[in-house]
Amino acid sequence: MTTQSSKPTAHAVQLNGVYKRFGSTLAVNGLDLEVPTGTVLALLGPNGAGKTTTVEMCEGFLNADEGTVRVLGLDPATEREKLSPRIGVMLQGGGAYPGARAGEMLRLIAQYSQNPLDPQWLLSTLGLSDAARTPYRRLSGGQQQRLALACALVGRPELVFLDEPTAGLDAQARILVWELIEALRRDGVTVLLTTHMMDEAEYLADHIVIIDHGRVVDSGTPTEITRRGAQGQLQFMAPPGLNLTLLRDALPEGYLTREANAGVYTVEGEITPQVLCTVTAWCAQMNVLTTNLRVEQRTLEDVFLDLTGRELRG
Ligand SMILES: Nc1ncnc2c1ncn2[C@@H]1O[C@H](COP(=O)(O)OP(=O)(O)OP(=O)(O)O)[C@@H](O)[C@H]1O
Repeated sequence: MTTQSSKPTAHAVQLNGVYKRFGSTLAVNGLDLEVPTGTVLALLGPNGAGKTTTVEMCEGFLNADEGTVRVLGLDPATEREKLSPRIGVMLQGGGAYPGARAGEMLRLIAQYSQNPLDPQWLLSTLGLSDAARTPYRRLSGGQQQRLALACALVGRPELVFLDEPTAGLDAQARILVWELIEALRRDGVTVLLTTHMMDEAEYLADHIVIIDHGRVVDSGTPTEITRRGAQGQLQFMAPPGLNLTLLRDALPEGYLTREANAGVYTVEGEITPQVLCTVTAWCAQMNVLTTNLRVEQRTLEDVFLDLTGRELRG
């Protein structure tokens, strides 16, 4: 796949100080967001965090109350006609043609593009060839989801907005969609995706932005986010009741060392090779043989829950 030629901008999407209210609900609260051109950015956040509202302002479906929104250098609120042919939007629910057959629907959308992808190729890539003659409303949920993705891509967009692209898909279809998103990135297409699946964000995204209550609470590459701060835990087993004073003295400041359960010891903090060496040297000094020593890295989900809390959102 190759994309339409266009004036390249460093950031395909740029939001500065954006606010959006719905009555008394402040859905987006002074949001700053940048999606570098040609990268995949995953927008994460609990239910109601403001992800869809943010994406809809970028697509031109909603107008910001305050702040600037620029997409491919254009203002989606006032330049939607120029923007539309250059972006792909994954609509849920079949858009305007729920009675149309899958293949027809895709061909119809392709007609609006100057340089569309081959609809048949796209159907076959997404495993939908057998469903080409099936009316949209009779497709399974997973087929509808894949067709929505095909519709977003058929116009060969420079930038694609994917709202939970693999929600409800089985494992096989999920891999297909992931492969397609990777192919888009290789072709220089910018992708802004929202997802609730941490493994998806970690696997696909160059950058992750975590938002909550309409503002950014963390951002960076998946590795930067999971490595930041107190990042891990080392756990080992040894005879119960060992005196940990010497170990605490040997470790740098800020590490938390304790016997979590009888004979199960933990060291919390950034687990470096030097920390591992300090722990095993202490064991040698104490003349104890540790068993089951393991280093556990914080996952993206751990970080996400630390930042956004564990209580259910409305
Ligand atoms: N049209 C609307 N009218 C009133 N309130 C709205 C409207 N759209 C969104 N909201 C509210 O704005 C807040 C942000 O909603 P939004 O849909 O952007 O969150 P989200 O992060 O996409 O959530 P989810 O993960 O559940 O899809 C929520 O409190 C929501 O109830």
